Amino acid sequence: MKSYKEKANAKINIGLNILEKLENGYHSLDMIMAPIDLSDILEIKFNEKKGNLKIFCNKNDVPINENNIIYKIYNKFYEYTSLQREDIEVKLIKRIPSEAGLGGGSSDGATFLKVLNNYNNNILSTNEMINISKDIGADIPFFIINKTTRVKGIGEKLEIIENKLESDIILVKPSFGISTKDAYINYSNLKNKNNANIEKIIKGLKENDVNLVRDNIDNHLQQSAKLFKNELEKFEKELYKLTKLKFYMTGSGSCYYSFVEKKDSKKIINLLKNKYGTYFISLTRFY
Ligand SMILES: C[C@](O)(CO)[C@H](O)COP(=O)(O)OP(=O)(O)OC[C@H]1O[C@@H](n2ccc(N)nc2=O)[C@H](O)[C@@H]1O
Ligand SMILES: Nc1ncnc2c1ncn2[C@@H]1O[C@H](COP(=O)(O)OP(=O)(O)OP(=O)(O)O)[C@@H](O)[C@H]1O
Repeated sequence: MKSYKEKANAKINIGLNILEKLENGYHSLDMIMAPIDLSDILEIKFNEKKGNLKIFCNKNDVPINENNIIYKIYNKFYEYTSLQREDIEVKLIKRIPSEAGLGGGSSDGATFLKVLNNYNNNILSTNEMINISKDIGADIPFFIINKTTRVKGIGEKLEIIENKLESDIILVKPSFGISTKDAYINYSNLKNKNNANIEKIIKGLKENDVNLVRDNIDNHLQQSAKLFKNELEKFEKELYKLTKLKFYMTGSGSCYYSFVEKKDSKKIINLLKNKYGTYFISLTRFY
């Protein structure tokens, strides 16, 4: 028996432009994604005999059957490699909220794939792992690389970039989630779009210039989510009034983040916890 214990870290999107809707219904993108320290934990046990996958999870709203992204990766790996299916147990300890725009399920899938591949003598190249996983979750390829990256295509074209930003990151997620699918569907109803300036964000990350980053972030999915989630506009205004910081939606939401100077982090966290006690609130940093 061989076992592994791995962190499956989350991500934030720092600027997200949708370029166009493709024939297959997906959308081509230009965005920056960065790994952050908030993580799920995967305990993976290989029982060294042929068999199937068994998932255990600490959260009962996460599927542990073939609908779990980890199970989809398991099936895809053995289908693609034609290897004998192995008896594997995965204990999934969830700490990343779902439908948050933090990539929780995708990160679990990518982390499991890298361990499964490593256990099988790295039978797949990085590109093969990206190609077999991108149709399971568009964010999975990013987590295969798991570095600050400019991401294009539907999420499979990745260019690693330098990130020297030293700020802390504060996350706050309202009690409701947002379906990624709904956010994309509503994009076609978006009339005048505000674009992120991806080049200037890259410059700000490289030079640790947090204001240059802040001034150039925008997110088309945030703009489209606000078309059908009326509470978001009010939430954004409340956050600014309470903290004097601009908060940005990550991915398709519903989680928001802000860059905070280390000396101010605790004060901001306390302000948020006092006002939004039931919300997911976390202090984290780039991973
Ligand atoms: C919003 C982001 O998280 C930004 O990082 C990603 O673009 C979405 O990644 P994800 O949550 O892994 O998305 P998936 O679970 O693969 O796709 C959910 C749904 O989002 C839509 N989708 C996703 C990615 C993409 N480039 N175009 C799309 O239109 C599709 O309707 C898809 O059925
Ligand atoms: N390993 C997993 N962890 C969490 N949710 C999972 C997992 N596998 C499947 N799911 C299902 O997928 C849904 C989406 O999960 P999650 O939002 O974490 O995925 P994601 O697309 O990677 O992240 P996000 O869209 O929030 O950036 C969940 O509501 C849950 O029902």
